[in-house]
Amino acid sequence: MDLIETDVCVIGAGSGGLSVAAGTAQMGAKTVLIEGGEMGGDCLNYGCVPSKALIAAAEHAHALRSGGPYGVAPVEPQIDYAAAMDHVQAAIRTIAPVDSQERFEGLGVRVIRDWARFTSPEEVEAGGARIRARRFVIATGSSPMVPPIDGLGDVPYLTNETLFENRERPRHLIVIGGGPIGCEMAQAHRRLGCEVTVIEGGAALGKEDAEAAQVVLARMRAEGVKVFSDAQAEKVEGRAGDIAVTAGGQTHQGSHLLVAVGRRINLDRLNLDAANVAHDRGITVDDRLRSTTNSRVYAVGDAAGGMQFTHLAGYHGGQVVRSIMFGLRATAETRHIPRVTYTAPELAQIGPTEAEARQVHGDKLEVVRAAFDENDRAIAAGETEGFVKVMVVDGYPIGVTMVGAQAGELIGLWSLAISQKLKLQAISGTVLPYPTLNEVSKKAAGAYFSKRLFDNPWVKRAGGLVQRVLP
Ligand SMILES: Cc1cc2nc3c(=O)[nH]c(=O)nc-3n(C[C@H](O)[C@H](O)[C@H](O)COP(=O)(O)OP(=O)(O)OC[C@H]3O[C@@H](n4cnc5c(N)ncnc54)[C@H](O)[C@@H]3O)c2cc1C
Ligand SMILES: NC(=O)c1ccc[n+]([C@@H]2O[C@H](COP(=O)([O-])OP(=O)(O)OC[C@H]3O[C@@H](n4cnc5c(N)ncnc54)[C@H](O)[C@@H]3O)[C@@H](O)[C@H]2O)c1
Repeated sequence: MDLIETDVCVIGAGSGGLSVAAGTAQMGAKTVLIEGGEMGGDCLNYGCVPSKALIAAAEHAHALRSGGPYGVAPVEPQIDYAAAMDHVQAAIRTIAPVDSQERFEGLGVRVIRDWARFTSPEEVEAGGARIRARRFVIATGSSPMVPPIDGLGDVPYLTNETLFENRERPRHLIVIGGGPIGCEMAQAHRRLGCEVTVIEGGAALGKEDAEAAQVVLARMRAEGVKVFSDAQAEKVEGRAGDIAVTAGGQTHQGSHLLVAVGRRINLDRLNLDAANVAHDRGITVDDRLRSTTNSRVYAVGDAAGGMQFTHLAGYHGGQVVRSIMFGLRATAETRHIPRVTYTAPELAQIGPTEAEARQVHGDKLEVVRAAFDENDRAIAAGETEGFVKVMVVDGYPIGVTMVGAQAGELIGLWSLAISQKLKLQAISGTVLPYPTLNEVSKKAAGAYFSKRLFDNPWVKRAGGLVQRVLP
C-alpha cells in the first residue's frame, strides 16, 4: 500500500472541505482531499442548490396564479414536474465544475475518490493508500436522519438525497418534519400543484422566533399546505402511491412521503477511535474547531456538531486555514452567522432571537421594529407581510429577526453591521435608495433614535432655545 505524506489531509469535499483544500493548496501546503461520494457534497447535490432551484420553479407557478390584484388574470399553470426537475439538475450541472475534481487538481490538490478511515492518530486509509498528514480536517457533513417510526422501513419514502431524482409529481406529499427542509419543500410542492400535509412533532419552524414563524406558517396554510403541529409521527403504513402516517391520534393519507426530521453527522465510516478523536453528536472541538483529544485534527461544517449551513462551513474553512497555515488563533464565532429559511415569505435570523436575547440581557435589551406594510416598495409590490425586529444592547444590534419578501437578501446589511460590530447608527445614518425594501431596516434602526430624540422634552426645550439664539 502506497504511503502519501502530506501537510494537510481534508476528508470530505463539501462546502467546508473544499474551502479548506482550496485555501491550503493555494497557499503552498501539500494537500490531499478525500471524497467518498459526490464532489460538492450535500449543498450542491442534495441540499441548497436543488432545493432553491425547485423553489424557483414553484415561484413561477405561484406567480401565474396570483396576478389578480395586479390586474393580471390568474391562470392555473400546467406543471411539468419532470421538467422542473430538469431545471434542478441543470442548476447542479452548471455549478458542479466549481467543485469538481478537475478544478481542485488544477489548484494542486491531490484528490482521492474513496471513503476515508483512520488507522491511527496520524494516518488514514483511502483509495488503496495510507495518508499520513501533519493536519487532518474532518469535513464529512451529515445525512438525513431516519427516525425509528414503526413501519417506516417497509414503505417507500423520500429524503433530500432522493427527492430531486423523483420525476413523478406527487399527488399528495406527506412531509414528516416541519423544520426548514420540511417547510421549504412543502410550500414548493404545493405551488407545483401537489396536495401537501406537514406532520410536525413539536412546533413547525420551532427553532425560529415564534412570531416570525407564524407569519410563514399562516402563508403556507393560506396557500393550502396542511400543517399539523404537536403531531409526532408514530406509524407509517402502505405502499408506493398509497401511504398512511399516524400522528397525534390522526391518520393522514398521501401518495408520497418525505422524511425531513433532522440530520445525523457522518462519522461512522471514520473509525474515530483509532484516531483518538472524541465525538458526540459531531466531533468534539474547542473554540478553534480543533479536536479536544487529538490536536492534529480539526472539524468544520456540519461535522463540527453545531449549526448546519453552507456559509458556516465556508467560514469554518477560512478559520481553519488561518490556523493551519499561519498558526493564528482563529476562533469560530457564531454571533454574526445568519440563517435563512427560503419559504415565501423568507425568514431570516442573525444572532439571538428576542426570547434568547431577553434571557441573556434582561432589561438591558431594547427591541425595535418596523413592518413591511409601512415600506413603500413593499406596498408597491403588494408584498406587505412581515417585519424586522432588531435586538439592541447599548446601541449595538446583537440580533435581528426578519420575515418578509427577500428577507434572505435584506439580512446581509445586518450581517455586515453585526460582524463589523457597528452601532445602530451605522444603519440609521446610511442613505439608501428609495424605494427599496432595505429601508425597512433603516426604519427599525431609526425607531431606536426617534424615541430618544422626539419623545424627550429636554431635546424639545434645547431645540427651542437654539432657535431663539440663531440668527
Ligand atoms: C435539503 C437541504 C437544503 C439546504 N439548504 C441550505 C441553504 O439554503 N443554505 C444553507 O446555508 N444550508 C443549507 N443546507 C445545509 C447545507 O447543505 C450543509 O450545512 C452543508 O452542505 C454542510 O457542508 P459540509 O461541508 O459540512 O458537509 P457536506 O456538504 O455534507 O459534505 C460532506 C462530504 O463528505 C463526504 N464524506 C462523508 N464521510 C466521508 C468519508 N469517511 N470519507 C470521504 N468522504 C466522506 C460526503 O460524501 C460529502 O460529500 C441544506 C441542507 C439540506 C439537506
Ligand atoms: N435554508 C436553509 O439554510 C436550510 C434549508 C434546509 C435545511 N437546512 C439545514 O439542514 C438542517 C436539517 O433540516 P431539517 O428540517 O431536516 O431538520 P430540523 O431538525 O431543523 O427539523 C426537523 C423537524 O422534524 C421534527 N420531527 C422529528 N421527528 C419527528 C417525528 N417522528 N414526527 C414529526 N416530526 C418530527 C422536529 O420536531 C423538527 O421540527 C437544518 O437544521 C438546517 O441547518 C438549512
